[in-house]
Amino acid sequence: MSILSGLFGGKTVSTPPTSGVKIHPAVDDGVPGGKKGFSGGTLTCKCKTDPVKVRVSAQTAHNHVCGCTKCWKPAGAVFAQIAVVGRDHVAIVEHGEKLEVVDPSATIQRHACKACGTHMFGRIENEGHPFHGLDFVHTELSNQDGWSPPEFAAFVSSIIESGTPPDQMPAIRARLDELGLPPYDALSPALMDVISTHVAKQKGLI
Ligand SMILES: N[C@@H](CCC(=O)N[C@@H](CS)C(=O)NCC(=O)O)C(=O)O
Ligand SMILES: [Zn+2]
Ligand SMILES: [Zn+2]
Repeated sequence: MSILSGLFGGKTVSTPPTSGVKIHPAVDDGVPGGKKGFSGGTLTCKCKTDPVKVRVSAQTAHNHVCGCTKCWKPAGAVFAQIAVVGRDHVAIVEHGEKLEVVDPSATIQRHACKACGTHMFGRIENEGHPFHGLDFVHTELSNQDGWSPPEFAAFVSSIIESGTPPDQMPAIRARLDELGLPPYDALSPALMDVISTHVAKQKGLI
């Protein structure tokens, strides 16, 4: 085990080795930079024939990796990669008939291809939700480079719910830190503050 930090209170603080720790193919070789002036692209599902295509006509924001069990992950990935974009900038352009909502009772209505299972976009229909108006998209489904890069890791502890052994968590969190994706067990503090501010305003407290 590599010891990267010093001694605190008589205890050795060590960082577990991160080599070989996989997060998601889009970040495993380093987090790519976004492109200034990038204005969107087309998401394509994994079907070999008649794929669903969704046009995203704007740059995304708040891109992150998510460890929750509900977000779609490419085969073998431990985390999903997911960003938001205004819903007016998301349009189904081909084979919308193949889409269905995965869990109609969920806050985020994830529209997935019935044939290959890929989630093409997630939409919040509840007008009172703090993120209403934003759609959730997996930008790796496009061939274009330049999307806003992931900035943090959300719902990290939730990967255990998909079967990651708990003893791997220190190495996974260390790898996320190394990649510049600070690990959180909910959303990032900035986004949690947005949610709580919305709730406090709805209550008339601020
Ligand atoms: N521990 C739960 C967390 C699920 C969760 O709260 N996911 C977040 C991040 S995507 C969320 O906002 N979910 C709303 C939804 O799925 O509709 C799991 O892994 O299933
Ligand atoms: Zn498909
Ligand atoms: Zn999620």
